[in-house]
Amino acid sequence: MTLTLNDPSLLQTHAYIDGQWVEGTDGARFDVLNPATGERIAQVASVGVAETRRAIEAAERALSAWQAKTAKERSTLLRRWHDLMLAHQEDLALIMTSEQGKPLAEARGEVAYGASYIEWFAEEGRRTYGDVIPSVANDRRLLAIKQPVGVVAAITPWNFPNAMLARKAAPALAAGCTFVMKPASETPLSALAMVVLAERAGIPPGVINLVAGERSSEIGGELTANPRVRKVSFTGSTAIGKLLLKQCADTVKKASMELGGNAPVLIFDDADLDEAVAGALASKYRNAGQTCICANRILVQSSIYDVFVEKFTAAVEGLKLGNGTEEGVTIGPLIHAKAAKNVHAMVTEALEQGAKVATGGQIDERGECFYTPTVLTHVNRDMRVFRDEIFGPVAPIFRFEDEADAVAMANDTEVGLASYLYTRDLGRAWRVSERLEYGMVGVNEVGISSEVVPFGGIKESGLGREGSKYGLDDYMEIKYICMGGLS
Ligand SMILES: NC(=O)C1=CN([C@@H]2O[C@H](COP(=O)(O)OP(=O)(O)OC[C@H]3O[C@@H](n4cnc5c(N)ncnc54)[C@H](OP(=O)(O)O)[C@@H]3O)[C@@H](O)[C@H]2O)C=CC1
Ligand SMILES: O=C(O)CCCC(=O)O
Repeated sequence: MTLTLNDPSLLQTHAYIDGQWVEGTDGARFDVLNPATGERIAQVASVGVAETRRAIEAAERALSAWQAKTAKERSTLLRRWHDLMLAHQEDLALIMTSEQGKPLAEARGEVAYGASYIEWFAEEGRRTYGDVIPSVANDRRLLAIKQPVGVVAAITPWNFPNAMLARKAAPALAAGCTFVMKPASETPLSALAMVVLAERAGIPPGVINLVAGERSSEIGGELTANPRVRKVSFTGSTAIGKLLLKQCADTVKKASMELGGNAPVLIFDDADLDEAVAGALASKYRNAGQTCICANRILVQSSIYDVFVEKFTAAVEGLKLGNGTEEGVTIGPLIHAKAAKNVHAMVTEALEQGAKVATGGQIDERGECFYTPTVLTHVNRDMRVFRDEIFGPVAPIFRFEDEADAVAMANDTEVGLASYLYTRDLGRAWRVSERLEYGMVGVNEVGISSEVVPFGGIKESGLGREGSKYGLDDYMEIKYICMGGLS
């Protein structure tokens, strides 16, 4: 199957090293499949350790010239990249839906969202101020300046193939770092199209490099072991994040880790119920539930439990499952058949332990990657649907009695990325927000992400923040300069 794009040159399938589009040394390629149809969309060059090393070396060579540019010069190039992404939004969205599955409207939204990080950091990169520190002696002046960390390696997942890359590449480049990226092998085409546009924007050879390949542990091994790389930024599963952190320890690299979540949505009996239903629905089923900040556990106060379940189930039954390119589809396939099987195994296990299906609960007749939007009741804290990240369109709805019970249930997990609560009581909104052990809290709102806010988690959800004024610091070192002999 070929994609019909307005600009066919966006469908790139080579690796990008030192400004050149190249094959892997052994000529190997891997298939990129459309999860909605099972069709092959493209075959992409599969690289290994040797190409990864070349990409790192190219990034190191490009570093001094990139750092020597003024922040304004880097900003101008990033802005051009941003403008090109928006100019090609439709093509980028179609590429994304074809390889990832999300509905076209969501894919368009993600392209705009990704581009917003590039625009934001083009601006923030011009404001990397240091400090003049009040001195301890009259013959000295004390300064703190910020400098780029150096070569950055990024490993990104398939659930947001554009935005996860944009929010690592943009701060890195704005700070004056050079960049080697490894996209997920399910969704390399979105990343490759972004690199085509970066090249067109005039980002110099070596500043951005892309290595894709199924031998991710080999590529990741080189990215984490090579001493030229000074920082690794990863978004993906907690298990791989922990592995990469261990690998980074040998060369003491800086690391940003955006790992799994287990987001609770707390719905109190004073909440606006319709708002809460709409919010929980949007949060849970966006991207077919494959979002690290997706509602994973819906916790509802006992007195409104039954009415909430009834309204929520009716809303879920109104979702339209199908190929993301079809008009009116609101929920697409999961990334691959294995993901659908994993989700079904979690549901089956819960049913065996006493859960009940209010709607859904099966692999859909449309194909092996489609899972019917599901609601589970009679669930409890011992089930995997409480403990683990579901990463699929399954909403388990738990009961709680009072505020203390709700907070204890919400915090009963080793991860802490996003959390949400619905209440009209202002005192409760503050109390609960402050007690939730999470990096992000949405109060009466689930659309919490944007380029202007610090995105990130605590506990085993990771390290560092992406976006906002804080996001740039993760790509910079602070250097202290003591100027003496001034008397
Ligand atoms: N925080 C988040 O946003 C995400 C969370 N997840 C969670 O993880 C679960 C599994 O998803 P999965 O795709 O397997 O996530 P992974 O963590 O395995 O994949 C994320 C990225 O890491 C790469 N990778 C995998 N293994 C290694 C390695 N040993 N060294 C270096 N890079 C590696 C992958 O490459 P390749 O694709 O080539 O293997 C991909 O680019 C999901 O069900 C979900 O719970 C998944 C994705 C995103
Ligand atoms: O799943 C993720 O890792 C990112 C969530 C998308 C967002 O809201 O930024």
